[in-house]
Amino acid sequence: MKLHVNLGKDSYDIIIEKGALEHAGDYIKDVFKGRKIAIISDDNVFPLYGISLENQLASYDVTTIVIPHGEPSKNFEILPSIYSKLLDAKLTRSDLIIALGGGVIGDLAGFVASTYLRGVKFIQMPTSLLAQVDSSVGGKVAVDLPEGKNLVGAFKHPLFVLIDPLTLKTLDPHFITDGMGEVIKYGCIKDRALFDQLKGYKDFKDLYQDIDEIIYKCVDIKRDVVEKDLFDFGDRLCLNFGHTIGHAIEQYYNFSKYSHGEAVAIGMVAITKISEANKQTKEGTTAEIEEVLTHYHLPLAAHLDPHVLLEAISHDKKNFDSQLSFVLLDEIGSYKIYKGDRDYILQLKEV
Ligand SMILES: NC(=O)c1ccc[n+]([C@@H]2O[C@H](COP(=O)([O-])OP(=O)(O)OC[C@H]3O[C@@H](n4cnc5c(N)ncnc54)[C@H](O)[C@@H]3O)[C@@H](O)[C@H]2O)c1
Ligand SMILES: O=C(O)C(=O)C[C@@H](O)[C@H](O)[C@H](O)COP(=O)(O)O
Ligand SMILES: [Zn+2]
Repeated sequence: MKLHVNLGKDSYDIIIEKGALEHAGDYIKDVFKGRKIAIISDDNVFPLYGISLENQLASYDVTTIVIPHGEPSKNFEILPSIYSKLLDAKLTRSDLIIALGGGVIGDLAGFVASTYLRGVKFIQMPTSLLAQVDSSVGGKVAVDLPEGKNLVGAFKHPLFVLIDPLTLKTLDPHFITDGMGEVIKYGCIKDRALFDQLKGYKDFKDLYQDIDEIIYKCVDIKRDVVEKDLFDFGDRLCLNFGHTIGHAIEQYYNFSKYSHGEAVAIGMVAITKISEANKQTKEGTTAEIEEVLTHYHLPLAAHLDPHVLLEAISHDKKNFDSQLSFVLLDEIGSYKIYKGDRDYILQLKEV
């Protein structure tokens, strides 16, 4: 399956194909005629998929940068060591960086690709469910600061995105669950039928039969949204449903207690509870979301006093002219933007 993201000179293809990583070298040779490639990966993913990729790229001069896995690596402080390795390898502006890994690697390597020498070519090879349904598409790349998520970043488009759903076979079940947080988000904001479909799978093994189609649906929604509002001032804000509170929870726990999809799950429940109580959302919507999240073993609450989230929320990137934008649902499958202040979340006793 293939999708094309139409962004003028920055347009690119998304290929979804079981086994695609086994012939990733052929896709690369088609689009990249330079000499040097840097593969950026993490210490879980590289031993599983990196060696084969290196072997397929034997005709290039390849440098490999493997970083510790996990969100704490998506940090500003790691950057100089990566730039140094690229400089040691004498990577030039005609060369290429490949992100091989989950969303942490995609965001980090993409940020490196957008800043090293003011930008070099970049390819996304997402290996986690979350990265395949969401983070590898759309061009947002970033690192975290202690004050909040993704606070330093850029828009950097890949030459192509190569999604091989077979890699999900080696993914820890925790991160399948985690990726389902974003899949459910797509159903909530734009696709009632997808949301209902997700209720029907017995478990992930069952859902895996349809995984190509589910990845395609999520990425197709994202493609459409991003084509219309690349820079995130309009319709693209909907992709942040659950993220205002979710990102603040991640930051509160130093990016180590809750993974991204889990925090987004908690954020979707919390914001919908508030908007439903205010009659901004159809009655019963929170319960529907909670039911699907529970089905996929996602958390519904962090049991935090919302006051502790206010500072991080004030750094949210949906804050324009000192006014926050909250993504609310009208009902499952339809959203609206509500402009409010950060006290809006204090209507809940706990998040
Ligand atoms: N740029 C965007 O639009 C966007 C969208 C959504 C999320 N994100 C970001 O993505 C990040 C989360 O991504 P993630 O959940 O993929 O986290 P991650 O990259 O940390 O991957 C999760 C874990 O799975 C391991 N892993 C990945 N693929 C594997 C495989 N095939 N087999 C075995 N292990 C594998 C990783 O080593 C890691 O331990 C967050 O930083 C979030 O902010 C960005
Ligand atoms: O691509 C987008 O736009 C999104 O909001 C997708 C989100 O799932 C993702 O977590 C993104 O990184 C959040 O962006 P941010 O601008 O809130 O940092
Ligand atoms: Zn997200």
